This record gives sequence, C-alpha cells and structure tokens, in this order.
Amino acid sequence: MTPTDQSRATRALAALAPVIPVLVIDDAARAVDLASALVAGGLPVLEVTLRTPAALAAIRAMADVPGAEVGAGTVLTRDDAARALDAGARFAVSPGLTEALARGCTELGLPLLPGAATASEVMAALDLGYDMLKFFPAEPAGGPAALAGLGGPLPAARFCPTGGITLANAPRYLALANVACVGGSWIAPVADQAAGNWAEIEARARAAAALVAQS
Ligand SMILES: O=C(O)C(=O)C[C@H](O)[C@H](O)COP(=O)(O)O
Repeated sequence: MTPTDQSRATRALAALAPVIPVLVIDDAARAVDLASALVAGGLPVLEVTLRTPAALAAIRAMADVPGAEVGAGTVLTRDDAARALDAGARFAVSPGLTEALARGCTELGLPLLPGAATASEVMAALDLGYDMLKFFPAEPAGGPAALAGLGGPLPAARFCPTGGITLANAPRYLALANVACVGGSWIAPVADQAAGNWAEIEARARAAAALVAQS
C-alpha cells in the first residue's frame, strides 16, 4: 500500500469525526467498555498508544466493537507496526516519520498517519507521498498560528493536530482549512477509565463529536 494510498485511507478516517481520542490503556479488561462509550458518544476512530503493556491486548479487544475503527499510536518502528497490525489495528499513528517506518507500513499495508512539526518535516513527508499528517506536538510547536503558516506554502498537506489539544482550544484548529480533525487524550483520562466513569467519557466524547471541522 503506497504512502499516497495510506494517506487516502487516513483522510477517510479523519472525515468520520472531528476528534480522534488518544488512549493510554492500563487495563485491557476495560477496553471494550471504553471503546463502546466513545463510539456511543460519536467518536468511532480510536488511537491506542503503544505505551503500556496492555495496549496490544486492548487493540485486539476493541477491534471487535461494532462501529469502532481502532488504530495504534506511538508506532515508532516497523516492528511496532507489525505488532499493531497483528493485533487488529486498522491504522498507525507516529509522532514523526522515518524512511524505515514508511517502508514498513508500505510493505505491511498498514495506513500510517505520520507526525510532522516543521516545514522541512512536512516537505519530507510529502516527498514520500504522505499528505495527511499529524501536527505534533501541536501546542508547543506553535499552535494554530504555526499550522496556518505551514498552510501557505504547503497547501497539499492536511493535518490532525495533536498534543495539548482540549475541548476549549480545538475549535481554533478545526477552523483552519488544512485541519481535518484533531487528536487528544482529554476525552478518556486514565483515572476515568480506572474508575469506570463510562458515562462521563461518553459525555466528553459527545461534546467533542459536536465540534465541526471547516472542511
Ligand atoms: O504517543 C504518541 O505517539 C502520541 O500520539 C502522543 C499523543 O498524541 C499525545 O501525547 C497526546 O497529547 P495530549 O492530548 O496532550 O495528551
């Protein structure tokens, strides 16, 4: 699957909802309840970070939740991508991009949403064929003003800004022509998962789903 086709796939996912919840999951036994709450709240595209030992088991469990499009985050290497694919991930998200990771996802047929934060990084990603990118880390990297600036000379790239996004600042990103959706961990904090606060997570998902991307 070429990088161009991978970006076509991630653009289609990005069009499903204005927000991709970024999930850090400590307990795979709660993963189905978590995914169900998020889907019920209107957020079907879920990014499970490969930062915890439970992550792959969580992906495996969540992949069967009706309506959920489950992917893996923190995918840094081809091995990460292969493990995520084996667990049932439909896409991979990376904080950056290397040629080895691009080659790996291309060979595996796993759509990759790679990260970029500067003009040179966006140009390198576009050169490889990726035109749907994660702007990371969004707030420290300059926020909506930086992203709007990149849009001038680099209109071909569309973004999912992630890193420091909240319900309050998401609209400033979603108003930009080069933003398809945003990502963030605020919807399902670990403490709420541990406490089984599914109604609160669903309510936060519903509020996030009501946000509107400009295009
Ligand atoms: O691990 C990764 O590859 C990531 O995806 C990083 C996450 O995007 C950010 O950690 C989410 O940022 P917050 O919403 O500020 O918590």
